[in-house]
Amino acid sequence: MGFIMDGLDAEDYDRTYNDRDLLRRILSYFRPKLGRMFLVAGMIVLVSASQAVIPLLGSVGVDAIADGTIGEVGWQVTGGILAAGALSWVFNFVRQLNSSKVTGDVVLKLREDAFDAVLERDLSFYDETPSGKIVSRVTSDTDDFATVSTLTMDLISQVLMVGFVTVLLFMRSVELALLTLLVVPIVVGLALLFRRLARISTRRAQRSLSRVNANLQETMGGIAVAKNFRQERQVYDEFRPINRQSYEVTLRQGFVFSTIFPVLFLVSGLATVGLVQMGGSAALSGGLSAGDWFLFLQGVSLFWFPLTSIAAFWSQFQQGLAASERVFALIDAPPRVVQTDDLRPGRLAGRIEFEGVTFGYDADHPVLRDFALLIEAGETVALVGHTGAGKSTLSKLITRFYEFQEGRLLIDDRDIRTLELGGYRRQIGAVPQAPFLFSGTVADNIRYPRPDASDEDVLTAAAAVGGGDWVDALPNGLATDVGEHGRALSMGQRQLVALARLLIQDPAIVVLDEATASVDPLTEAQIQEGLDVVLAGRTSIVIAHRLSTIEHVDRIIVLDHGRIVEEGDHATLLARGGRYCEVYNTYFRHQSPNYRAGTGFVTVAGDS
Ligand SMILES: Nc1ncnc2c1ncn2[C@@H]1O[C@H](COP(=O)(O)OP(=O)(O)OP(=O)(O)O)[C@@H](O)[C@H]1O
Repeated sequence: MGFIMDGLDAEDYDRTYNDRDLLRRILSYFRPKLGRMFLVAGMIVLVSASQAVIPLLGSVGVDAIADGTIGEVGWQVTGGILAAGALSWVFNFVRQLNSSKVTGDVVLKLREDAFDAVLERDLSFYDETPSGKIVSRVTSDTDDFATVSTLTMDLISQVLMVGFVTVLLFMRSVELALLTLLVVPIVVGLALLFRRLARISTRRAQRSLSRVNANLQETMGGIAVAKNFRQERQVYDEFRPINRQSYEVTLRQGFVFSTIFPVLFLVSGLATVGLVQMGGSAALSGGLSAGDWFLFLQGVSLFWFPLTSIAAFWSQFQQGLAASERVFALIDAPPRVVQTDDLRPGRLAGRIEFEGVTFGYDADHPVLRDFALLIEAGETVALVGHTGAGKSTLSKLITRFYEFQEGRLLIDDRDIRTLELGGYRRQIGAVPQAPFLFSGTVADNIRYPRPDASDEDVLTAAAAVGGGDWVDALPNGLATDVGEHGRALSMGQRQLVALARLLIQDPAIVVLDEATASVDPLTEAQIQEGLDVVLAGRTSIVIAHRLSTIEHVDRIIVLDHGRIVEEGDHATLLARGGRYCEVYNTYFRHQSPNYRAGTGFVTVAGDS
């Protein structure tokens, strides 16, 4: 049992809505479709009425046979049944056509809303939620939501059908009709009992499916690494229990669902036996005509089917409700990054000041404690330190991807929390270690931050980076297709594209995580030249991995466990022989042309 339910807990942002709120929310999606829904409702009435006419005409026929007048009314009865059947088919066709359109439109809107909400989420959301689980909510859960709408239409149709048949039954025999209605509370009671069970099992099935999706997504993302280390078997072994769990949980759900119909049919079957017995006796004793008896038998079977499906409907309805609950929870997930005001940032000068900032990805484990740092406008600062020191964390706070718990972060002396985020972020040029390129051409990628940039602007930006020679080396110049994630370009070329992209963006602040992958000396020189152009006149925070960068920046900040342990320029720090020297020996010294392996650590200047 433990294994079966492992990992099926709610996400942090999941919440339980009460049925009324949930229904109100769902209905808000249907409201714009009111016109079409009225048409569907009209068709449902006509379908139900035309279907109810058939047994009625049948009973007239049976009575006519009994009293010998069938020769006169036979063809009318037959024609009437035929016409009712044909009309019912036509009405049903129009109904299905329109209800599919309503459902399709509602799912389209819901999926758009869910995707929009996903795009709005803070970066912390993506750290905490595997992307496969998000995909699952946007795709399969919105599909399940569609079942609510289909079932709602079915429910209306079934209720009407029951209404018509009940009226017919009462018209023929009040006693028998009342007897039939007696079973209703039993069927409804059973349905309510199943309701809870169905919702729980459905929620689990949906969560297990999203675990499968998450696992697949992660595997596909890291397939190159897995293959490189020949870990296919391990990947498969990890997938198996998750897939197995989904199988078990879905099986249970199927079991719950498959129990309800047999139980309901048993109850209705027993009730029918009782009614047949009583009605039969009444017909034999002459209290009921043969036609009434026929109508009654037809009516009872017509009556039970909708009633049992209405009862079962509730459990199926839960499936849709659980799905919509998951989608709405995704849409309603509260943002972590909260702005207190909406001030237009204007063109930033780029002064950045951390004032007693405390931040932890998880508030109980701070990465930065009472952190203070001032970066002047136009200054180029290199962050260095061992892995996990907090370099990327600082840049994530500047880009406002994460909310810090205490202190203030001032941009041009204004609290970052008061700035309008869109306008602010547009002035931040963030370059990750492995620049991400979207499918399309090199030019498309350079133009990405400003789609209206002219071809000339793109060309100028590309030419400004590293003299532009790298563009000539591409098979189709700027029109070269970069492939998925830029795989058709070398790492160095991707970095050059990212730099040209920055020029088009023209940010006031650049946050650059330098690539660790080494590139050939020519590309290295082009990147260096490109950096000089791109960083000129902007405030730049570089998570430095290249010797040439640390040698040229205005200030180096050495971080250790989220604290600044040393700062200054390269030569001064090297001469001091402190923590910087240690970091330098570990990460940078081997890049020096004067470096000879096995020469020991430098503790004084003069190595570079
Ligand atoms: N998304 C995250 N969720 C939880 N903890 C994180 C997250 N990102 C980083 N951390 C933790 O925060 C601390 C600082 O990480 P950070 O990425 O800032 O270090 P770094 O100096 O940039 O390291 P590196 O040079 O390896 O990139 C580390 O202990 C790390 O485990």
